[in-house]
Amino acid sequence: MAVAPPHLFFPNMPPPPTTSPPPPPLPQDELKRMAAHRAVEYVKSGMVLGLGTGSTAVHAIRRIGDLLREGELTGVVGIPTSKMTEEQATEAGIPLSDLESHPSVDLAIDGADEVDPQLNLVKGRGGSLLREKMIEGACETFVVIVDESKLVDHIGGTGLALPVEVIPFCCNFTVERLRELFPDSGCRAELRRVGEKQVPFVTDNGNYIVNLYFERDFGDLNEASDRILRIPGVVEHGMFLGMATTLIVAGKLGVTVKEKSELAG
Ligand SMILES: O=C[C@H](O)[C@H](O)[C@H](O)COP(=O)(O)O
Repeated sequence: MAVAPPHLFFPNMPPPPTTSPPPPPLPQDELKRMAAHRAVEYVKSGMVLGLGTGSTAVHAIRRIGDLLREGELTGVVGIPTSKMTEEQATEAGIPLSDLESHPSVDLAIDGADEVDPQLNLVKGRGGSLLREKMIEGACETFVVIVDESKLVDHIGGTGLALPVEVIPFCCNFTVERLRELFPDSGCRAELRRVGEKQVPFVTDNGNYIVNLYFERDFGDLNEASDRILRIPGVVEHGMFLGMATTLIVAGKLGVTVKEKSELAG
């Protein structure tokens, strides 16, 4: 698994010291909570917020709920990126809306499955990529929160799934078309199945997910994106290219913030 050490992501960060004993590792969920709480510092009263999906984003939702209850935040409206997030945000007491009532979103906070050094992302291993991309594509500031296990030197670098949402109609035909797209990258395409009966996973939008696995780097990300999206039957894919404005990483050395504006070139 090609996980990039944090000091390669953040050139000003010194490499971990070699002489002192390493601190005991924090549980992964605690790292997720730390990143999420740091992100909530970006939230101001009156904002329209994109609320992300997953085990990291839920910490931000709970924190926003706590601040609303304590009166530290007021007038915030949340736009959930999945049905699960809608339930969690309702439970946290966050007033909800949608993109039709609030077409411009001030700030979105969400987790990711992979983050490369240019802040390109893979998302959607939980199946929520389409609503996430719609809402996070409409926001001014998109803060991505991860523990350091999500850092990769190139997209696809974990060897885990790049999810693609497809319509159910003749989905095996679409799976084949996707598999044939990347003949030089050792691409495997599989319809995501769940449960004992191994039925297709159904997204909040009534679609299916095809997981793409790559043995080798598939090259230019924008070109790969265009090729995937040109297949009829594909709705959207889980590469979020150039969308993140801020990355917050929690790891053994603490919480680090990287802004898109700091990227070279
Ligand atoms: O569909 C799921 C979303 O894209 C999640 O944001 C992503 O999978 C990261 O989830 P987690 O924070 O649970 O690792």
